[in-house]
Amino acid sequence: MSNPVYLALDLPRLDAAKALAEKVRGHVGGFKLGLEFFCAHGHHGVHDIAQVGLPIFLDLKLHDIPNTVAGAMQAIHVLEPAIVTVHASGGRAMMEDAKAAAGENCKVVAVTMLTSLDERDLARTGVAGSAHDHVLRLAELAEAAGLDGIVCSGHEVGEVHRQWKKGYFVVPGLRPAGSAVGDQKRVVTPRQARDDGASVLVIGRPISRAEDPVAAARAIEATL
Ligand SMILES: O=C(O)c1cc(=O)[nH]c(=O)n1[C@@H]1O[C@H](COP(=O)(O)O)[C@@H](O)[C@H]1O
Repeated sequence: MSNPVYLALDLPRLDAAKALAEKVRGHVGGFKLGLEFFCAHGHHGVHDIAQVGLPIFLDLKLHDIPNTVAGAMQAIHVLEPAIVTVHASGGRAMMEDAKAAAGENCKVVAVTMLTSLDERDLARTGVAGSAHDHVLRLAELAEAAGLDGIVCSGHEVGEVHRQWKKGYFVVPGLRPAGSAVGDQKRVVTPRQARDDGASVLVIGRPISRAEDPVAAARAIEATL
């Protein structure tokens, strides 16, 4: 089985991100490049990390009108990402057009409820009800729109997996036992998420901020 861990390279400097990617490449399955990375380094930075030789997850969390999102999807074909994110709350038409505009081998997954939010935060955005129900509702919408899967926390992935058997599930907000939680609120261990049906485990700071990132990545790999 291939390694399900995608290391989030949320680092401001390209040389530091590339050095880290080279170091840990034997102990992760791919690299996730998000907004911080893409805004700072653009296409050129993505090409640089792709040279390390592992799949690239381009986490752009696109959320706009369908035509604009489709245009953005087309503009990143040349980068050949394995996975791209859009926001499920952008609606069904936006997700359909994103999938239609995606490259052939690119999985498009919808962010449901950010792992940095809890139910109080959700209520403040005007959404009543539980995190669980909100995620399940958005997962249904993403499936109906023809997406490959969703992004959700480890708290919901088990239930979503039961309802969407062939879905592709990306789970961030992962913390090995005893590591700092930081700004995340809905957190589980990598092993728990894997056991509950996660296809991809997104892990950033527990590896990138560790004193010895290779040892941290190996330790996580050993628990899976
Ligand atoms: O789409 C994501 O990857 C994502 C969705 C979400 O709900 N929560 C979340 O933390 N992420 C990303 O996952 C990574 C988590 O990083 P760490 O908290 O450092 O492990 C970051 O790059 C976030 O942008």
